[in-house]
Formats: sequence, C-alpha cells, structure tokens
Amino acid sequence: MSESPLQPAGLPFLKGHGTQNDFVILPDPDGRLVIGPEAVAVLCDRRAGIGGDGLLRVVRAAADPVSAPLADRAEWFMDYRNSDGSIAEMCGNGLRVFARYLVHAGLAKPGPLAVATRAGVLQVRIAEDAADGTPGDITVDMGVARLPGPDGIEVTVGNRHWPARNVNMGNPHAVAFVDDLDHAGDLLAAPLTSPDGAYPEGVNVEFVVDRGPRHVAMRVHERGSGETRSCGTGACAVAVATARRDGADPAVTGESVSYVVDLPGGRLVIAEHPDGRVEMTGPAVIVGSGVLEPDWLAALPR
Ligand SMILES: N[C@@H](CCC[C@H](N)C(=O)O)C(=O)O
Repeated sequence: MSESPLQPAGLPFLKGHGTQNDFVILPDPDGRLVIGPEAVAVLCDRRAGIGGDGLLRVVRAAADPVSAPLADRAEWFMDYRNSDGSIAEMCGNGLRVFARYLVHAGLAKPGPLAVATRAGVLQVRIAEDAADGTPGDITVDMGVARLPGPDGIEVTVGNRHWPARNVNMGNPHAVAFVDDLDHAGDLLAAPLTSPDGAYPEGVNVEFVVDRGPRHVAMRVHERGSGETRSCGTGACAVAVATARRDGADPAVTGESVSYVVDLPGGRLVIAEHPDGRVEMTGPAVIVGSGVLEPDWLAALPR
C-alpha cells in the first residue's frame, strides 16, 4: 500500500461488521491511498493482519476516478475489496457498515444517504438509535435483481448436486435449495458450478433451507472470501429466488413480498417491491479503531 504523502504517525483504521460479515475500514477521504490486492489480502488476514472478510475504503466520490462520474449524486464512494484482494461490484453488508462508519465519524446523519458503489449509486436509510442506545437498523435499496440465463445451473459439493438459480444483485449468485445446510460440507473450497464457463468472473454460492412461511436460512461461499457468516447481496438473491420458487413475483401481483433470512451471523429482512427494487434491512456495528504501525505499513506488498 502506498500513500502520498506517507503518514509518519501511521494509518487510522476501524473494524466493523454487519451480521458478522466483517470488514477492515480505511478512511481515505481525499483518495490518497493506493492499495494493491496483495496489501488488501495481508490487511484482511486474520493472523498476519487486522482480519476481515473484506476491506472498505471510504473515499469522497469526487476523489476517485472510478466514482468521479457519480459525484454529483453521492458524496461518498464505497471502494469494496474481497479478502483475497479481488474487486467486487457490490457488498450489501459492507454498505450498511460503510453507512454506520460515516455516522460514527460525524460525516453523515441518521436518515437518507446516497452512496456510490461499483454497482452505481445506492440509497441507504439509517434509522435513529433507540432510546437505550441500541444502534438503529440500516436499510439499503439494493436495486433490481436480475435473473439472467443460463438455465440449468448446477452446484456440486462432493457427491451431492443441486439445481441452482442464477441471480445477479450487481454481483453474481447461484442459489441452491438443499434439504440440510450441513450438506454443503465444510465449504473450505469453492463449490463447483456447471456448465463450465457459466460464471467466467466467479460466483457467490448460497445454500438455502426453509424455516417457515417467508422464512429461510442460508449458508454462503463467497467469491474472493470463502465461507462467511453473512452476505447481504446473497440474502437478497436468496429472497428473490425463494419468492420465485414460491410463485411470488411482486411485479405480477402488485404486492411487495418480504422474507426473513437467517444466516450464521444474524438475521436480515429482505423485501422485494412491485417496481422490482429489493430492500435489505439489518444491523451494522463499529467494533473498534486503531492505527496501522508505520513500519508494518512500509513492509506491506506494493
Ligand atoms: N459479503 C458481501 C458480498 C461481497 C462480494 C462478493 N464476495 C463478490 O465477490 O461478489 C455482501 O454482504 O453482499
């Protein structure tokens, strides 16, 4: 990682999570940090670094060439990276944590907030904290889910195979309904998907079981991060795939449909509306903050 000028006192960071999908947060309002994939991987390493499923760089939209075209619609750009250093279009839990950070840092207030992402400008609503200080939930308008071809997607773990639904929430997902979440195995390796070439840029794979009416539970293997305890875009993909399986399509019925999605790290509520918009509501927590040591920073891969 390089910065110009380098801060002799070290680099501030924070740590946060959304339903235990956890992130290293690097405030970089003026867009001075250049963070390569290897440096991201070290920062996200749970032994050699701070540890996280991903990294959120907080930069003014106008200060980054990727987001500058969106700067008239959003002040801040969420520059999200997976823990292996790869770039993803969107991160739903990350966006809630990003919004929580802005409020925590006094850079935004509870209420509506527009945030630039690689999937475009997304609208966030930050609820006021409760009277007892419990942080309010955060709702993200995740945009419209796309259910593109190809049909006939199959997910394989060991000797088990399931048909899967292809859902794009800005990033790609393959959603498989299973009898038992344990059938997904240890998920230390990425599940196989077929046909070959269906996901040239990789895919997030969700395994889903029913828990009750409009209530499911899931596990996820994330592209670039491995199994995580939660995935916001994944929960949205699961809710949309489950609604279609259940014969519910708000665009047809004219009525919103809402699912409770339980993940190993907590609960998200996902609503799909007649205009196709998918909204995700859940918590976001800032865990702590610190300073990256200058010597350690200097030794990071460039
Ligand atoms: N955990 C995220 C998704 C992060 C990106 C994903 N791994 C990808 O590569 O598409 C979420 O909460 O949505």
